[in-house]
Amino acid sequence: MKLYPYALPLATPLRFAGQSLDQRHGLLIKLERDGHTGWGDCAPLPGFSHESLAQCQSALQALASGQIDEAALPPAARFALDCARWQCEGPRRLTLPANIPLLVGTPEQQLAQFDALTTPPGEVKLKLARAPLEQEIALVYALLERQPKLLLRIDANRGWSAEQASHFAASVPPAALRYVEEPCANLNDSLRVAAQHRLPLALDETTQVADYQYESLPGVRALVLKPTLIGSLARLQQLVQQARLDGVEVVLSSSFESNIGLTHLAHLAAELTPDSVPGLDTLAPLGADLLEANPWGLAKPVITESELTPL
Ligand SMILES: O=C(O)CCC(=O)c1ccccc1C(=O)O
Ligand SMILES: [Mg+2]
Repeated sequence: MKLYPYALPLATPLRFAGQSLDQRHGLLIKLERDGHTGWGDCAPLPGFSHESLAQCQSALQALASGQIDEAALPPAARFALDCARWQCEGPRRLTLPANIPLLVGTPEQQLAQFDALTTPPGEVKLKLARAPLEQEIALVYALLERQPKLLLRIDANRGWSAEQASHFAASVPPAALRYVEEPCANLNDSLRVAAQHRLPLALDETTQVADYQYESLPGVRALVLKPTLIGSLARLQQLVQQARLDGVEVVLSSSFESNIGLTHLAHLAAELTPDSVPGLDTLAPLGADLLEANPWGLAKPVITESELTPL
């Protein structure tokens, strides 16, 4: 196993969970087995992942020297290892999923991003609970005015109070909402608001606790799962199956991985959640591709293997 640390510049800093990142750091894992090469992307996301990149690095080194086994790896490292092993099973044809544009920033910026899209999407993801509520409701109406059939995946990242979530739900046309991810800090508030307004709920942060076990909850329409935060692909597959048996959609979602990790996520979505469109619109801010040009056709310089320094 070879490990290659990387740092990718971010054109605009990523702001979330009270952090501001201006570089995306990660580690590529390279495995060679039976004539196949497998790559994995280990990129814990500060503010979301519970582990640091340094912890991932020492755990992967301990694994390589036989001191620990894979079950002891932190999630981002396990995700990378499992993807590299999966790729070593042989090549797979990639079918790119439909793009769900991720709109971020102020309501004004989100509207400008929508207006700049070259192909009008059927569905977009909005990051809300960041600006005054009335402005966010106005954003929803501005988008629907432009495209009356638009479907919205709304992510509040637990930023609303129960009253705010309730007011939002009562103010926007229900038919426009695919789901609202994590409206309130308190899950019970989210569930109550969902029941009161028949608001389709999606869970993301709720699934990110280390010992998360699938639980059937009324009003939950979807689980948004981030493989980088979950780790083991077998565990991911188990969660997908449990949710599906319960009639809950699973939407795989990225965490600003490099093109290598994001490409694995596209393969995983095709394999594990073929009936659902994943949320993978996180590549644009990264300033370069690793190893090869990304399959989404976003033009970036490529950092080749020989330009990376192994540990
Ligand atoms: O899910 C998507 O469509 C894009 C990814 C995304 O929104 C996200 C990316 C990094 C960290 C957190 C989140 C989030 O869903 O809250
Ligand atoms: Mg989310």
